[in-house]
Amino acid sequence: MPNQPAVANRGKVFLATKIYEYLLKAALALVPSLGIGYLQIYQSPLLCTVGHTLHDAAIVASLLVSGFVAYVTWRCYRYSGEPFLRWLALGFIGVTVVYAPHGLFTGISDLHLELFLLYGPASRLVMMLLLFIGLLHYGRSEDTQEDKDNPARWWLWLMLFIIIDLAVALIAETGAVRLLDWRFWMESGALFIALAGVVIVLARHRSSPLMMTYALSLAFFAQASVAFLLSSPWNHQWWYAHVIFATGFFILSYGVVRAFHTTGAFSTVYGLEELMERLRVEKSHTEAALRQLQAANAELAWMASTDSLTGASNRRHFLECAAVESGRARRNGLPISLLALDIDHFKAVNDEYGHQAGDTVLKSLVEGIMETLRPHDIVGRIGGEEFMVLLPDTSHAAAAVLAERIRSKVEGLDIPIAGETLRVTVSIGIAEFGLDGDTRDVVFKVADDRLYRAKHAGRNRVVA
Ligand SMILES: Nc1nc2c(ncn2[C@@H]2O[C@H](COP(=O)(O)OP(=O)(O)OP(=O)(O)O)[C@@H](O)[C@H]2O)c(=O)[nH]1
Repeated sequence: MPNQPAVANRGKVFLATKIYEYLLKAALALVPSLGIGYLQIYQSPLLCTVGHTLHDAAIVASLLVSGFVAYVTWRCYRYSGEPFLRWLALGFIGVTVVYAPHGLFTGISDLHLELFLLYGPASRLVMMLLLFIGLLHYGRSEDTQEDKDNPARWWLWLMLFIIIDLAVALIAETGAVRLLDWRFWMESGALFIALAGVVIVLARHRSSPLMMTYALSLAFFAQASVAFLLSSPWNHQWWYAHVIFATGFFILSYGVVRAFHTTGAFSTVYGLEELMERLRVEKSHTEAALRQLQAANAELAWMASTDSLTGASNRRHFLECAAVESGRARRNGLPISLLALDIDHFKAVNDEYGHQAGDTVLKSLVEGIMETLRPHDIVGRIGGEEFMVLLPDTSHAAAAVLAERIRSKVEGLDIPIAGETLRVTVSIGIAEFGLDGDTRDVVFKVADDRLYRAKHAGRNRVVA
């Protein structure tokens, strides 16, 4: 637990650090714009790096990475069935398939510039659209196993991506490319969708770490589109746009890998703050459950050791106590005595007033005995109407005094039965551990024998 002053200080700077955190995130998201602005202002329009091999190598590397990330995302989806991940996987497959010809046509870029260039914005538009649809499906219930196992949907999308490739080729090769500034509109579309995605994430307060990586990558994709729009083929802004897009892709792929290593779903990977809050709630639930369990255990233990009718210890528990207490008394050299106690003519009570009245007598008797005893004395119900009382720290002589007090207390008890007042008496036999025997069984027998002597001597008496 943090100490109080530390918590108070934390409270004071909490707002400031929260604002600082938001500013940091915003600054991080806008870092690419610094480069874009710098290049836009200072780049010479003549400065180009026409590097076919470099471009090919970059495309091959990016296709390998995007293919791998698409596969990991698909595996994640197969595990969790999260619709968001299904669209994300489709987005990654889409960008991989639609972007591939961009690399393929690098060599003929001088002859067919549009054919070479169009695949870039087309692939970004396809990916942005699919990521955006995924965002609209965020938090929806998971797909069924049947849906997850169905390969038809994936093959259909793959065919659609190939058709898009062919359509882009058609647009570039036919006069259609002159009808509309395709590059501009596709790139602007990707830019607009990426920005809309960022706005939705922020507006809906999707602040889990993985959704932050998602929003950050969208911000990078949007800025990559801005850089592409401002660039000319092969100039530095154009190369830099590739770098921004790749960085956005890396950020998003990091989110996918984190999901893969944890819950397999974007919506169930929580931030530290959320986790701590959940932990706190879970902890309080656990503590409450533990308290309930302890109370239930205590009740169970009480029930297992207590006679339910009278509240006296049951036979098993009384025998255990007698063994423990007599052992302790022997070790400490202290006296300990035992009373054997039986209601006189109890059968007649049952016969005359009924079994229920007999039960009332048993309860009243135990209450009366307990009022006479000290807290650490133990009353046990050994049989039907036979009781025993264990008296720690009590010599034979002191036990005789106590037994007499019990006898007279019982004799004076007014027990209300069916509108009448009933009175009963008890006979008591006394024995002391050590003095009358060393083992529990022997001492019990001596007390019992004395009880029967009390019975034979006329009942309602104590035999010591
Ligand atoms: N109401 C009630 N009666 C019980 C219970 N357990 C035992 N009894 C009765 O207790 C009576 C015991 O009678 P006995 O052992 O014959 O002895 P008694 O009538 O008390 O006579 P003495 O012990 O010789 O004075 C029997 O009638 C049992 O049915 C119980 O839980 N409730």
